[in-house]
Amino acid sequence: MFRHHDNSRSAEALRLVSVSKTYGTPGHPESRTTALDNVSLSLAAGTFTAVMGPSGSGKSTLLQCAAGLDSPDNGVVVVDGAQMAGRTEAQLTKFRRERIGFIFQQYNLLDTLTVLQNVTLPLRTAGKRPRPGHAEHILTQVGLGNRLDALPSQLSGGQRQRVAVARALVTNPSVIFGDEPTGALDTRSAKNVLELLRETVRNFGQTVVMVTHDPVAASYADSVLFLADGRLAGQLHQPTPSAVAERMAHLGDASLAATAASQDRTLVGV
Ligand SMILES: Nc1ncnc2c1ncn2[C@@H]1O[C@H](COP(=O)(O)OP(=O)(O)OP(=O)(O)O)[C@@H](O)[C@H]1O
Repeated sequence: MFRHHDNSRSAEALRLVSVSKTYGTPGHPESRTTALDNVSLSLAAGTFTAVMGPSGSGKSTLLQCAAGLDSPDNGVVVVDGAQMAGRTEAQLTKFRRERIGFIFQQYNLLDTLTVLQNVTLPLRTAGKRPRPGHAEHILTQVGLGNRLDALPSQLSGGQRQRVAVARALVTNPSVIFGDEPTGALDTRSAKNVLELLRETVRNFGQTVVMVTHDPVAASYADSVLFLADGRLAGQLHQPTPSAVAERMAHLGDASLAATAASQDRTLVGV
């Protein structure tokens, strides 16, 4: 099993209430960019959500704020029932280590560590002793049980990303965030990693939130959230690649976005 079902878990994995984030240099109003504008959403535990939108629409900022890597100017972020705000940097780090998993486009594995050492690293940095056989078991589940002692440089891109998925799973996090996790992979490896992510959600109740530019990748999710100009601009349930591509093509249509956003406020119930 990838993880044990944990009855202490909240039924809601992630909640954002009126989250806004503006970048800019103080005293230079012309430099202000509103990256997130009053975004509210609620994601149930055990769901797979894709986040899409044009370049600069706020996808990475949304992920960073939701994962506690950046703090919003306004609004509230709640992960697995716990608020991010009001924590010291040390408390936030501990919170991220214990509750949040990350998968990046460029894998972010340590080249000098073996596959197994990379996967147990988050436990070691948290000062925890890996449960005997646990990381090996997860690596077997992601299809790498026979590559435990390999170095990342000896693996394909798809295999490296599966190591990164195993590393994200090893702490049994409340939410795994992926920033373009299949962006650097060929079609076949991408399919493999996306199927793996979907399996962790379907079979083991993991919650996954993934930013992607690819409608095919997004179609593996249970639903897609669309962002435009820092605002939620729609949601698509049980997405197909063509339906996602169609919505993306019309994201610039302000009236459609406004209609979709008002529908979504009802859909997500916040
Ligand atoms: N650290 C920063 N300083 C200043 N502006 C920023 C910073 N980070 C993001 N922005 C701006 O905020 C807006 C949203 O950026 P963000 O990276 O969240 O978008 P994105 O949808 O992830 O884009 P992409 O698809 O190109 O990665 C953009 O206009 C961007 O230029």
